[in-house]
Amino acid sequence: MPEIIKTNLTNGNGVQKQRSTSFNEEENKISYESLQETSKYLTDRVKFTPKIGIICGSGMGGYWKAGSLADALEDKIEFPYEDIPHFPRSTVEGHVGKLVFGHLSGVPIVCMQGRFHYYEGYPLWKCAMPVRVMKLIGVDYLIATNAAGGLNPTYNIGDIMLVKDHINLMGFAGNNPLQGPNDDRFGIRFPPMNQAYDRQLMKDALQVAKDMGISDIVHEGVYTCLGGPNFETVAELKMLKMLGVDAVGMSTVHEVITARHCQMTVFTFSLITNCCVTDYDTYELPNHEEVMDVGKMRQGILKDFVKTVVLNISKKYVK
Ligand SMILES: O=P(O)(O)O[C@H]1O[C@H](CO)[C@@H](O)[C@H]1O
Ligand code: HPA
Repeated sequence: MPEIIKTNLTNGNGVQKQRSTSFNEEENKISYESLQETSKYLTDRVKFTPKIGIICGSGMGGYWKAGSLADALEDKIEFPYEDIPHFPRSTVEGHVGKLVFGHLSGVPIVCMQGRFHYYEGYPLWKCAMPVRVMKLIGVDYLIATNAAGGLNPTYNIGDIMLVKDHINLMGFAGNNPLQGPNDDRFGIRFPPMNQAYDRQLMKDALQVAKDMGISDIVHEGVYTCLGGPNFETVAELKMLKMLGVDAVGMSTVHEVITARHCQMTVFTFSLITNCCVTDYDTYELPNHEEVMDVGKMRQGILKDFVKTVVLNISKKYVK
């Protein structure tokens, strides 16, 4: 039996939260059957089947407030993560910690208000396990959003970067959500990743941006995920720039790998919440408050953008 320890965590505001973790997380890996229990708990309580799942990035999960995406959700059914069997807990400020089912412009969706990050102490497979739960519920299309630092010098704070590819740096170091025995019921042992981000959904989203008159703030770029929780050094950022990274964050890549493993179609975008500092004479310090403020500032545009992308997926692709 793995030894269980109690850990004190802070949510970024100095508020202490307690969570149990296991020393041997691999042994503790959640089985297909356990995830079926999780999905059954949810489907027993929700009378519609969402085909589209959304993961809200930092500061973007404030969608429950007036004028927000969650505000636009109808027939909402909310599940705090602590009530869902086998689900991890959110510990980061700006990540509410609820799974919300509802209709967006009449389209049934499920939305994660709060995701799990490696730096919270969860292994990558656990950070990404809600994606598998979504799959078991019936979700075929994943819209993963995140807050990220802009490395591309043409990006401004508040811009949107459609993710066309990623560099799995944590994977380079041997850390991957698919590590361990492969369960073929989810997907194959060696999934390809060269079509990770659906080209057609990206083209459609560019058209949505054009129709909304926001093409000037929308880009296509390459995202990378670092382990965090510290922001990057100048030397690290210079290296990432040389590698061809346009935006850097601490999430999403493991979710996308897990989603592609189980044949979900993926659309991802980053909200550029800060411009990465790549010289030693700039004294601005990146911080999580700014990240959340920009999320809030862009809430209205993101709501309209996501609503239209969802409607488009539903009309054009969902069977
Ligand atoms: O990727 P999301 O969850 O949007 O959050 C981003 O913002 C936080 C840093 O401010 C980090 O967690 C980073 O990954
Ligand atoms: N670096 C890493 N993660 C982030 C950043 C950043 O600059 N901004 C938001 N999330």
